[in-house]
Amino acid sequence: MPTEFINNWFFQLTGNSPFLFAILDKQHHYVAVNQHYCQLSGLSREELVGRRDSDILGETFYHTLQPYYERALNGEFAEGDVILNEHRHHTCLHFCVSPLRDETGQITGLALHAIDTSERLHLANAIAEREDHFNQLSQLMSDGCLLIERNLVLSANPIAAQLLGFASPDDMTGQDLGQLLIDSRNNRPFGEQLAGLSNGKAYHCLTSQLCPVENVLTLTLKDTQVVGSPASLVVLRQPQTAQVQPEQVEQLIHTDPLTGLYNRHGFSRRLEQMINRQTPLVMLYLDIDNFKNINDSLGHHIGDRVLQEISQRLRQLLPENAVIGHLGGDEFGILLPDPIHAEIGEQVSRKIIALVNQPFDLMHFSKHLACSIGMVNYPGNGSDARLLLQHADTAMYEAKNRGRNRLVTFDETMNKEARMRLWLEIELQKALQNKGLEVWYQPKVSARDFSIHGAEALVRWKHPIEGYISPAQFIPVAERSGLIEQLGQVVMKEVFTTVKFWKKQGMLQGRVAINLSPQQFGNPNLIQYVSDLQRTTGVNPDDITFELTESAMLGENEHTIQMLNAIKKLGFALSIDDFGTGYSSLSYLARFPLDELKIDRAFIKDLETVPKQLTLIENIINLGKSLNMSVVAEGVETQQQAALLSNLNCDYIQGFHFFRPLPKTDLETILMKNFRGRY
Ligand SMILES: Nc1nc2c(ncn2[C@@H]2O[C@@H]3COP(=O)(O)O[C@H]4[C@@H](O)[C@H](n5cnc6c(=O)[nH]c(N)nc65)O[C@@H]4COP(=O)(O)O[C@H]3[C@H]2O)c(=O)[nH]1
Repeated sequence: MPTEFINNWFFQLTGNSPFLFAILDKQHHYVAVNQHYCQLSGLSREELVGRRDSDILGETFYHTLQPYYERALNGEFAEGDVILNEHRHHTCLHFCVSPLRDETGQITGLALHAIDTSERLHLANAIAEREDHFNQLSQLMSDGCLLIERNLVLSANPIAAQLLGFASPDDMTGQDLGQLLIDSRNNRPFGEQLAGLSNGKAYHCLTSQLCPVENVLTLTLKDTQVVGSPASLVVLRQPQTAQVQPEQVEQLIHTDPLTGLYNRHGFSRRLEQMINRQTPLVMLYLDIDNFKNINDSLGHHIGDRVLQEISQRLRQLLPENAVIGHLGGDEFGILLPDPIHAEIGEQVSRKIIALVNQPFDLMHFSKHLACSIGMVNYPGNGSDARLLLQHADTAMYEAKNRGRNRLVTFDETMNKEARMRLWLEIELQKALQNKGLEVWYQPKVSARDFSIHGAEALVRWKHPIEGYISPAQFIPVAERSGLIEQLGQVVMKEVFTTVKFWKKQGMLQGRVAINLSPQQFGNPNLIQYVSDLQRTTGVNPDDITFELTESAMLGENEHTIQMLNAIKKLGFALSIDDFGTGYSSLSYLARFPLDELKIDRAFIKDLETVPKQLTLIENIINLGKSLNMSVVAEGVETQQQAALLSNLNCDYIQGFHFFRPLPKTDLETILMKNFRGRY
C-alpha cells in the first residue's frame, strides 16, 4: 500500500467517519487505522500501527475475523458480524473485508471496515422481550384480546378465538372483525363503524353468522399503531354471569334489539319448533319497497324509526299467536300457526299492505311506503325451515317483479325463474367487469319534417353465448341486485363522451336522453357523480336529458324535489318517461321542474283504431305544452301514426317506423350523411 495514499487520502476519507476503518498487511498487522478504530480499541494510532490484530481486540474477535481475512487475501469480498468482549455490555460489529492490490494487481493487504451495531441489537432484543411479554400476558388473560388494523385481525389470543368460535387464534388472522360482530344497538354488523367506536368505551355486541358460535359479548377498543399505521387493541369479554342470566343471553341472541321482535335466528328457531311439532302454518315474507332510498336520502336513524314503526303496526294488527321477526334490513317474517281457513294468508297480507301504505310521520314530512309479500304454506311448500324461508323469499321477489306492493304465493315455477335471475345477475356482473356492455342510440325525429332531432341512449348486452339479452330482462335484475349503479355509470360515461364528440363535430341536433332507474334517482350521490363526470368529460349539460319514470318520482316527497332541482341546477334537462302508465296523480307535473313529457307507446298502439285514443293523446299533448314541456311520442311504428301525431302538434317522434336503436357507429354514419347533405 503506497504510503503517500495513506497519508494523503486514507485519513481524510475516514477521519470523522462513524465507521471503523483499518488497513492490514498480509500478516494481519495494522498499516493504518482511523480515529473511530482508535477510540474503540482504546489505543492511539501510533500504538496500533505495526501491531497484530489478534493482540489488540482479543481472541474471539480475531478468530471470527481470521477466515474472512483469508478469503479477502484470496481475492474475495466478505462480510459478517462479530460480538466483542462478551461481558455485560456487548459491542457488536457488522464488518466487511476486501483485498487491496498494488498497481500490478498483486494483493498486498486488506481493508477492514465495520459499523457498531450494538444499539440496534440491543433494541431488537428489547422488542423481542416486549413481544414475548405481550404474548404471554395475552395467553394468561381471561378476556379475548386482538390486534386489528383496518378491521382485519393481525393477532388474537386463544380466548378471543374461543369467544368467537374459531379453533385457534391462527384461524382468525386476516378475518374482518367488523363483519364478525353485530352491533346490538342496530342489529347490523359493525363493518366500517368499528374504527369509529369511542376509545375505551364498552359496547354490547353479538357474534354474527360468520362466527361458528353465538355469543353475547362486550367490546372495548383502544387506539394503537402498527408500523406507524393506525390500529386498535380489542378486548372481548363475556358479560358476567352474575349480571346476565342464561335466559337473558338466550333472549339477546334471538331478539332484534332495534324492534324487539325475533331476529332471523330466533324466527328460524320458532319456525323449526313448529315444524318439529308438525303445526300447519302460513309464512309471510315481507320486504319494504325502495327502503334503501330512505336510508340513503334521510339517514339510517330515520330508516330505523320507520322499521320500529312498522314493527309496532304489525304487532297491533296481527293475532296473539302470530310470530313476528325482523329478519334483517327491511325484511320481516310472519308465522301464522294453525290457520283457521285457507284464505287467512291473503286476508292478513291485504291488511298488512294497507297498513304499510298508511303515511309515516317522519319529523317534518310524511312518507308513503309500499311492501312486497311472498307467502308459503307448511306442509305444502317445503319440509324444513331453510327451504320454506327460501321459497317465501323467492315469492317475495316475484311480488316485486310483478310491480311491488302486492302478495305473491309461492309455486314451483318460481324457483326456475329465481335461478334464471341469479344466473343473469352473475353474468351481468361479469359483463360489467369485462366492459361487455354497449350503448346504442335510437334517434328521435322532429314531428314537423321528420329530421333527426336528438336520440335516446339504450344499454345493450351481448352475452358471449346467449347473444343479445333484452334490457327488459336484465335491468330489473340490475336494479334488484344493486348493479344498476355501476351499469348507470358505464352508460353515463359513454354517453357524455360521445355527445361531447358529436356536438364538437356538429353532427347531432337536439339532446341525448339517458334513462335513470328509481334506484339511481333515489341515491343522493348521483348528483356528485353526474357533476364530476360533466366536468371531466366537458359535455354541455344542455345537450343531455335524464329520463325518469313516474314510479321513480313516486311519493312527491322533499327528496324527489331536491333531486330534480339539483339535476336542473347542473343544467341538464328532465323528461318524464312512459307518461300515463304509472302514477294516478298529475299534480307532480306542475310541482316538478320537468322539460319533456314522453307519451308511452301503450297509447300510440291503438291510435289508428280507437278514436277516443286520439282525443286522449291530443289532450296529453296540450297538457304538456300548456306546462311549457316539449312532447315526445314513443313507440311509433307506422306512417299513419306519425302523420296523426304530426297533425296533433306533437314535437318529437320516436319509434321503429323511423329508426330502431342503432350501434353508435351506425348512427354516426347516418348523422354524417345528413350532415354532408345539409352543407
Ligand atoms: N315495440 C316497440 N318498441 C320500441 C319502439 N321504439 C322504441 N322501442 C323500445 O322502447 C324502449 C324505450 O325505452 P324505455 O321506455 O326507456 O324502456 C327501457 C328502459 O326503461 C330500460 N333501459 C334501457 N337502457 C337503459 C339504461 O341505460 N339505463 C336504465 N336505467 N334503463 C335502461 O329498458 C327498457 C327497454 O329498453 P329497450 O328494450 O331498449 O326498448 C326501448 C326501445 O327499443 C317501437 O316503435 N316499438
